[in-house]
Amino acid sequence: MKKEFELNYSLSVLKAAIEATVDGLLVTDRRGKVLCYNQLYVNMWPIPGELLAHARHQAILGYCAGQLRDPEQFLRSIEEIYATLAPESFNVFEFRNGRVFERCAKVKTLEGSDIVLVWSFRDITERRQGESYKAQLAAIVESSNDAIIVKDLNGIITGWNAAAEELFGYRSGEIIGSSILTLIPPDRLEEEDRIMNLVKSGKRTDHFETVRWGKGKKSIDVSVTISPVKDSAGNIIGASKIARDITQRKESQERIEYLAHYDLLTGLPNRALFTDRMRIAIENASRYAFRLALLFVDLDRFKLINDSLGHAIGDKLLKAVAERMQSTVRQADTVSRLGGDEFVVLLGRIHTATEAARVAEKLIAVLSQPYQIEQHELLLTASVGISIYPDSGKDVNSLMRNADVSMYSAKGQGRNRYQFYSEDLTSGADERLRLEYDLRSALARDEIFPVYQPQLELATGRVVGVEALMRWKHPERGLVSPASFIPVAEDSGLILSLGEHILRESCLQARQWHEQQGFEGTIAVNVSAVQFRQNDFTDVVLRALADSGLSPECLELELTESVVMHGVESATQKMCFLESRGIKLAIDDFGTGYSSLSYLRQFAIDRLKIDRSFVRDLPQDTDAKAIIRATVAMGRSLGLRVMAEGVETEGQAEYLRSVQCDESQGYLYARPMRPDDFEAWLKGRKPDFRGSRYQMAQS
Ligand SMILES: Nc1nc2c(ncn2[C@@H]2O[C@@H]3COP(=O)(O)O[C@H]4[C@@H](O)[C@H](n5cnc6c(=O)[nH]c(N)nc65)O[C@@H]4COP(=O)(O)O[C@H]3[C@H]2O)c(=O)[nH]1
Repeated sequence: MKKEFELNYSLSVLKAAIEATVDGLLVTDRRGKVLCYNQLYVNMWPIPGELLAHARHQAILGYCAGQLRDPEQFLRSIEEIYATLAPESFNVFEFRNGRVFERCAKVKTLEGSDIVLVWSFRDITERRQGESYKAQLAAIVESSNDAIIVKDLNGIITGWNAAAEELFGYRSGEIIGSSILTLIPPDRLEEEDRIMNLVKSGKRTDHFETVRWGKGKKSIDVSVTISPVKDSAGNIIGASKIARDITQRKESQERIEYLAHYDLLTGLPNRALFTDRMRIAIENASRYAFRLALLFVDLDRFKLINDSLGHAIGDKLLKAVAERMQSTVRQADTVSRLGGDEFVVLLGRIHTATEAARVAEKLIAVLSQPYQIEQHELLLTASVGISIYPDSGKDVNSLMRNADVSMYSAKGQGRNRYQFYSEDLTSGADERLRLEYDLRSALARDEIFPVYQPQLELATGRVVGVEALMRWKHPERGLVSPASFIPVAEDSGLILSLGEHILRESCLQARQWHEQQGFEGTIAVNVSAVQFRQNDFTDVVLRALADSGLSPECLELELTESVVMHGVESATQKMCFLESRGIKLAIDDFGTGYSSLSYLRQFAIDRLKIDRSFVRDLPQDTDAKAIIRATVAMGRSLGLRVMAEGVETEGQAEYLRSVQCDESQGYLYARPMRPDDFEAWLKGRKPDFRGSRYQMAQS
């Protein structure tokens, strides 16, 4: 009885154990008789009760195979097991509905020699899916263009894809197991800590840009996203980093930044950056109550060099100027090139205006030292306008404007000097702007025309020529003096069209006088430096001659000494060319410019015009007399004709005759006249005019 009880007890334990396993279990004998099974096995397939009642494995198998993708293979494998009774065998099969079972068959020998087959079935659908997902994921990670790095919470690298190898230069075998610090430059450690704290709290970062070290500590600009890595229980066990190389983008970004803020030629801050710095400097100066100085520096006659020697030389000269300026001021001061030959300097923290004056003097001195550019030794001067914060302006615009106005005033006073801003200058500048504005339309409105002043031979009174002088008849201001509008026209470039207009008009007029009035003299036309240095200047002259039909010998171009002296090679070429065409050249305002006289021998000059400032003081002033005597003597020995300008009195004419000056021009004979008046003057003139003064219509 006790034995029976023990047996029943053991069977119950066994049954409980079979029911408690996670697999579906079926036990058969070697011929397929079902010995036992658990409920899980029944549920897994699921097997109807009537089939189980047959108690034969073969009957059940047919039903089961019908649910599978490959029933044949299933049945074959089972048959083989019954045939071979292999101690252990595995198989995996797939249901038509996508589920996957793993099957294990074990052949067990019972006490005695009887054997049983234990079939266990496990649903591995989820595990399979997980495995395939992982495999896909691994393939994606591996083929990603972005570097993907995985690290654990101690900062040890545990994952490293092909793109990471490419970007950082480490093979995965050499870097996995190393600390992430290998990749982080010391100045980025704090950033890394801050970000890792975020990630540890479960947050994913947005893209951030940073620098990492590649192999050999090569800096790489990267954009990074960091996400926490969690285990299946949701605990954070590390972090994954996706890094993208942005070196190229950074470089182009930096280049764009540079271009937006720096002058490409000189490397100096450009207007935008300078204005920014100035704004900040003004804020500081207003907070801490100190002064600033803004120096507007313009290179005198730089354009002349640029046009005559070419832009390549001009560029080198500007670079040299930039270097000199930068090395003259303190590091904290800002030098900027606004464009062309205009520079500005911001002096931060000055106490008195004298400090700014001292810097201006230094700059002027430094810039006027000779420059050796290739084979050329070049000379430049600079004009500097100074505005002081807060005295001459409280904001960027007014300080800039006022320094600019002051610079123009310095230029007007003879260049190579500095000028502080004062309010009078602004009204002058406003006036200048208005003048320029009106001048732009003056030509189209026919307000610009030449007037003519005769030139006479002193000994005989013969009219040898006539000088064309530009006039502007302004609708409101009346007749505007060329002295006030020619500098404006030169600065704005308008002189080119105005000058050409006067040249053409004068040539046409002279031709007409030759034909209709029997006038045989030359027509003298003033040429501004800006006109003369134009590459096509000689073409303009030849065109005017060709269009008017005037013979070249009848045209005289009046150039000032400075035009000739600054002209260097191209001026010589132009002058020789003009001379070769028979055109005459005169030096205007002689005696007021350069003291070097050697150029007189060098250039093809026909006439010297003694400036009227010397004539004015005749016949009393002994210095003026000495200069005129010397000029006449020099002209004679060089074979040049000498003409005195601004002769107003008979006494002056008398003296000039006594020193054998060749020709003269001035109010004594006639003021500049409109063509009709000049014609009347010519007709009405007495053959011997000496001692008489002709009353002519004023221009
Ligand atoms: N006090 C006094 N002055 C006399 C006398 N005789 C002539 N003048 C003035 O002296 C100036 C002589 O011209 P400039 O030295 O070439 O000096 C000229 C010349 O440099 C420039 N200019 C005039 N016309 C032109 C032009 O068509 N083109 C260019 N580029 N410059 C011109 O403007 C300057 C001034 O011209 P204007 O006002 O016409 O002044 C003229 C003339 O009117 C006199 O007896 N007494």
